[in-house]
Amino acid sequence: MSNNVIIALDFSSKQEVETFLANFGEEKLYVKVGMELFYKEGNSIITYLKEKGHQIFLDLKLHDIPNTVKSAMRNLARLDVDMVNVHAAGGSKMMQAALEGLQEGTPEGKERPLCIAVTQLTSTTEEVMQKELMIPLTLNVAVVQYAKLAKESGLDGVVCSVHEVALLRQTCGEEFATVTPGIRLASDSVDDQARVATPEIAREKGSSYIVVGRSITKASNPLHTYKLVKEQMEGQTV
Ligand SMILES: O=C(O)c1cc(=O)[nH]c(=O)n1[C@@H]1O[C@H](COP(=O)(O)O)[C@@H](O)[C@H]1O
Repeated sequence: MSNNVIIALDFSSKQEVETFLANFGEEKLYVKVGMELFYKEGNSIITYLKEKGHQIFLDLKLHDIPNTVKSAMRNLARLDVDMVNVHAAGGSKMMQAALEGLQEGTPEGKERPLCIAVTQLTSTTEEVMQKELMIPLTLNVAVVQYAKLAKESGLDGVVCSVHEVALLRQTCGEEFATVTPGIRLASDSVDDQARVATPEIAREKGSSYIVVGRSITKASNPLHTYKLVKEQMEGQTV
C-alpha cells in the first residue's frame, strides 16, 4: 500500500534534515519539501532525498500567469519528484498550463508527478475568506468550486482540510486525491492552522494523504510519533 502520511520537512538547511531523518534509520518515507528548505538548498536537496529512497512532494504552490507556470513546471518535472502543487486561484488556464509543462518536462520512461491544487489554505478561516479576501461564499462552497475547477483542468487532486474531504468525495469522486494538512494529535497546539483534525478523523473522512509537520518534527521522539500518526491513519490500534 502506498504511504499516505507525508512528513513536512519544514527545516532551513540540509543539515537539519539529516539530523531529523537520522531518527528513522532505513525507513522509506514520503516527505514534503516546501519553500523554506527548497529556497535554501535548491535542487540538491531533492537529489539527496531521492538517493535515500524517499518519495517527494515538492510544495512550491505555483501561482502566476499560465506561461510562467508552464515553464516552471517543465523544470520541476525534470527533478523527477512524485507530487507538485499550484494555487487553484490561478484559474483553469494556469492549471492546464501547469500540466502541459509537467508533461513536457517529465523524463522519458518516468511518470508525470501528480499535480494538485490548493483550494483554501488550512490557515484560512471562513471569516478571513469573506471579510479580508472578499469571497462572498461559505468556505465549503469556495473549496468545492476550486476543486471542480482543478478537476476540469485535468489535475489529480487538491489540498484542502479534512473537514471538506467528504464533500469533495461527493462532488469530485473517489479517484480525485485529497491531500490534507492541518493535522494535529489531540494533545498538540493548533499553532497558525485554523482547520485542523487528528489523523484518526482524516482516516474516517477519507483523506487520500495527510501532511504532518510540527506534530512529528518537533516531537521529542519523532519516530514514535510518526508511527502513532500512521497507526491512526491506517486504523490500527496502538
Ligand atoms: O500545500 C501545503 O502543503 C499546505 C497547504 C495548506 O493549505 N496548509 C498547509 O499547512 N500546507 C503545508 O503543510 C504543512 C503543515 O505543517 P504543520 O502545521 O507543521 O503540520 C506546512 O508545510 C504547510 O506549508
